[in-house]
Amino acid sequence: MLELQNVSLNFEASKDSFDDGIHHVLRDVSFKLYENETLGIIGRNGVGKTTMLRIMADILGPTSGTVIKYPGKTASLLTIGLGHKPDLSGRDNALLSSMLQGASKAEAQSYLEEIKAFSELGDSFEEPVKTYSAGMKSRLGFTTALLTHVDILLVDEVLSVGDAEFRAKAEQAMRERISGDQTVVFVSHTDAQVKSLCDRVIWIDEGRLRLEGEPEFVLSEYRDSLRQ
Ligand SMILES: Nc1ncnc2c1ncn2[C@@H]1O[C@H](COP(=O)(O)OP(=O)(O)OP(=O)(O)O)[C@@H](O)[C@H]1O
Repeated sequence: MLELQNVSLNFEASKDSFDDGIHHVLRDVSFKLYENETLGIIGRNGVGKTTMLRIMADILGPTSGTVIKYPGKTASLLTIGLGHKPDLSGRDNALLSSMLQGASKAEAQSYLEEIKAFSELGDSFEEPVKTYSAGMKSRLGFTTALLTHVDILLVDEVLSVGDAEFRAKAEQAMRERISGDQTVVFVSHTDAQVKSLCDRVIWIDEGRLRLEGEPEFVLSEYRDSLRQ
């Protein structure tokens, strides 16, 4: 469905830091994402996992290498509060996000009542997002992405936020999507989630793909490396 071929990504940094002011975040990363699978991405803080999701979602372009997405396939990054317009209401933000994820206006409108109900935002759904708490923003962002149909759902640590009750409901909804025919890429630091949700895992280490394979195996190699 999606393929990264020799993808590298650099950020500019201050002159006296990193490699003469160039921060090499991803280095020559190649892998394929297959239809219907749930691919986990693991690795230490700051190694480039979110950056990889942003490349897959077309938010960032690689410095070199190629991203191949099958024609007509949509990908959406499910993260916290990304791209909300603060002056617009929750309803209008949900409409806009759904359309940005590829829904037609009529389709997006048909999702709104379900988004309002699932997010449990009540009357606040009609209020500007700038008045929302962090948890309310995350409910709106999660629900909109979850209930809008996309071919590839890119999930960034989203299950670890929100209050306990909403988290349980979000995790259950994610499980239902994953066990259906949804293709998912999932970044997580929680081994239990990776083991129970993912079909395959890649381990990113200092911007490189260190290991790829069956979740138990990749996780145990990763944990061993952290103990050394
Ligand atoms: N817009 C940016 N400009 C400059 N540097 C950035 C930018 N975005 C990310 N980085 C840097 O790229 C590196 C990788 O960041 P990224 O968010 O992909 O890491 P991560 O593996 O997702 O980390 P975590 O597990 O902590 O979420 C970090 O060192 C970060 O500081």
